Amino acid sequence: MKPGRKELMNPLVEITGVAHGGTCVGRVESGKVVFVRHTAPGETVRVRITEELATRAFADAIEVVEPSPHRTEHVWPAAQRHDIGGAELGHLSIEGQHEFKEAVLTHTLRRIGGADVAEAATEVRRPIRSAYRPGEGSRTRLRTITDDTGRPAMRKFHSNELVAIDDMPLAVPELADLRDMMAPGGTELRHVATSRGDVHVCPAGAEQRITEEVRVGDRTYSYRLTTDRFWQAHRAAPTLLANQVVDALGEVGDPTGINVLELFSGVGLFSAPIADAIGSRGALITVEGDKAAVADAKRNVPRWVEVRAASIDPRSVSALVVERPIDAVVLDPPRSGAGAKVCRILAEAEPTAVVMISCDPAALARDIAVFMRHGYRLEWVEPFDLFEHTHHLETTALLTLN
Ligand SMILES: C[S@@+](CC[C@H](N)C(=O)[O-])C[C@H]1O[C@@H](n2cnc3c(N)ncnc32)[C@H](O)[C@@H]1O
Repeated sequence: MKPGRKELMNPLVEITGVAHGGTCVGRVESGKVVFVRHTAPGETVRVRITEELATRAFADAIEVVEPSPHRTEHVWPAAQRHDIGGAELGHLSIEGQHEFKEAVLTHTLRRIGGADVAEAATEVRRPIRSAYRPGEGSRTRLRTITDDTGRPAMRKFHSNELVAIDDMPLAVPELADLRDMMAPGGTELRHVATSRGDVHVCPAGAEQRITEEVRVGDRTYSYRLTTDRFWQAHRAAPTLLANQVVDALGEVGDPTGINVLELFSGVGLFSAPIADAIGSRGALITVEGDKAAVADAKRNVPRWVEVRAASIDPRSVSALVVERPIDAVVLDPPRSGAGAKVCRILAEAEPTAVVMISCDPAALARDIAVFMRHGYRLEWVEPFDLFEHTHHLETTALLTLN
């Protein structure tokens, strides 16, 4: 029997795996691969094809025929209803999201890092760590833009169309209610909730000074910054990641007195506790490209730390590594990663330890591969779920050289 028009336009797809960006993979009857949004591995869904290329197609699930055991009511119904980007996994339980992200990490370490990285990672992979509190959002930073009526709004997926939002369940309770907020149309708003309980909503650029407090080991660190500066957006992230970095340095040996190079250091979240761990007999050079963040970092770290404003690229890193021997490198780059060339230059300087924090598994896999090709051993890879209900994944790793 010939398939009817509905089956052709909206075919049934068995979902067999995960892909990047919160999409899943299946095949349509012709065998063509299709990347499907709003679904999960193991599901059978009817899809609407949104784009068809010669070798692959893209689609949205519009009907769930066989649901995943992880499927649940969407955490942010308005996002599902209006297709607002940023909650791509909100239809899955938190366990289902973790399975999804672990599968993406495994797949990416092999596809991008290659067999050596994948094999090493299989042996030393730690399970995903989460600070999820059921029923409560965790984001302390939001960005909205007001629509023509002056209401805070967000953009539809892959579109400039704005959708006014009343509530944002992914945000911490202090930021979740947006109903009474108004500003002139087209205003970009920053919504910030600090660890001390202060809430700031202000236009981008109208920076307000804030203080964040972070517990690392048995000390509480205070950081001065502004509402526009980069700060880890999950309520638990600053503490989890800063402790992870300091613990990693301690795992390689007594950190007292060592020389550390920290690249992509922001306002100094890791720098202050690293400085404490190595003490003033050690040396810490931090490098960050955002000059305003560097100005804040200078206030957030002890005076003996060398806080530098510079663009991190192969040329600047080549100049840095010849200044003095480096015992350990800490890297927390943006989504694009540190880059193969920068990693090669760092590996050739032969620091004993490399601590990586990465928000993109593909960039992480590529950067790890460079160090491993230079004789580094992967001690562990530990993912953190610091972006619940989205496809984003933070991953940390320690590499050492004997
Ligand atoms: C993921 S953030 C990490 C900041 C800090 N480690 C933290 O956790 O708060 C990455 C930082 O790298 C900086 N950055 C991005 N690309 C850069 C480049 N090419 N050169 C220097 N800094 C850069 C950004 O300004 C940002 O502060």
